[in-house]
Amino acid sequence: MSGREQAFITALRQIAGDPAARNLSDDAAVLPRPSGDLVLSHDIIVENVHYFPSDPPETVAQKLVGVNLSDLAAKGAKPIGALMGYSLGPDYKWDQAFLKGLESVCHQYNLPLLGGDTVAVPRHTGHFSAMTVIGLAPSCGVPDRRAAKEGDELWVTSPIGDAGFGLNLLKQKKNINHSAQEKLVQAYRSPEPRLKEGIWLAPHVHAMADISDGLLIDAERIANASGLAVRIRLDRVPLSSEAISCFGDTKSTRLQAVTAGDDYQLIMACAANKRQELLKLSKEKQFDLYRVGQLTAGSGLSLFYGAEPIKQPDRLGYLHG
Ligand SMILES: Nc1ncnc2c1ncn2[C@@H]1O[C@H](COP(=O)(O)OP(=O)(O)OP(=O)(O)O)[C@@H](O)[C@H]1O
Ligand SMILES: Cc1ncc(C[n+]2csc(CCOP(=O)(O)O)c2C)c(N)n1
Ligand SMILES: [Mg+2]
Repeated sequence: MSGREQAFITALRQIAGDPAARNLSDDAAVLPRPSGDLVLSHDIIVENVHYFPSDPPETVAQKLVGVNLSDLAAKGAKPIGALMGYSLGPDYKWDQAFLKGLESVCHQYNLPLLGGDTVAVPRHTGHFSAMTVIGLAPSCGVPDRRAAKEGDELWVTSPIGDAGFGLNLLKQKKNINHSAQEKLVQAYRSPEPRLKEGIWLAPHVHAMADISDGLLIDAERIANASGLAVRIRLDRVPLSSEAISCFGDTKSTRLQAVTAGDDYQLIMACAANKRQELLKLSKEKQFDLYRVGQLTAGSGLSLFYGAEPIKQPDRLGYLHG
């Protein structure tokens, strides 16, 4: 988050005083209801900020739904509906292809589209779309980013960095002609929210979030929100075989992977005595879970490669503005 974005959200906190807003410090709001709490989140995506005008419109729809559902995944919530905001551009065909992608992704996640709003924008305004998603809270309670405890271990779902590497390939305007490159570009264009994993993990975690801006920055946010420090082991971060085959496994590729963002993996803080339980869960449910760090007393982030301390990168993640 840039200084300006940070200052704006700090100012919003004066307005968003309802406890359901969780002090605007979590991925989503949690609205208590007698029939079961609701989890609500909203994300906007903008051309040239979140995707390229040259990205297939079907994948822009997948990204819109994917990034929004990812916030529900991070709260262990089950999606029950969505509202969409849409900017109608000059290109009718683009809008038709977007709709095709939207229909397919809503079907994939069994997500009812309940309404929204459409505006025609002037020709040179960039395309954007927005979504509000509504989910049913897990019965164990909704994990909060502010609830990590001293001594907790930090875990992530896998892989980390693929989308950032895919973005790099597209920025370099390389021909994407290799299946490993295609997989990285696909991770960038069509993030897959970790909904099932979020539901399985919610009862076992103290705190959970999704990784949208970058592993380091999102880990630091959990630590800050919980009044703790965080230590991260760069060598333990899970890179995909495709990322390694395209970019190699060096400290510098690992630093890129943990600062690029767009991962939409889950990051969680869990009691150290839950380690075996988590490993058993990931084995039973067949998903990958990696222990990448620890929360300790104090504040701030420290980075290690094995036992060797690593200098913090200038940028811990993606910043707007
Ligand atoms: N315009 C806004 N009005 C009200 N609340 C906002 C606004 N922008 C951000 N927030 C709130 O501020 C907090 C931080 O926003 P941010 O966009 O960083 O959310 P996030 O879910 O952590 O990240 P991401 O958008 O990458 O999923 C969230 O609680 C969000 O709901
Ligand atoms: C064309 C292009 N350039 C850069 C990026 C990288 N990027 C943009 S926003 C963001 C964080 C999540 O967004 P938010 O914080 O708004 O939820 C990241 C990692 C991209 N995806 N596309
Ligand atoms: Mg989020």
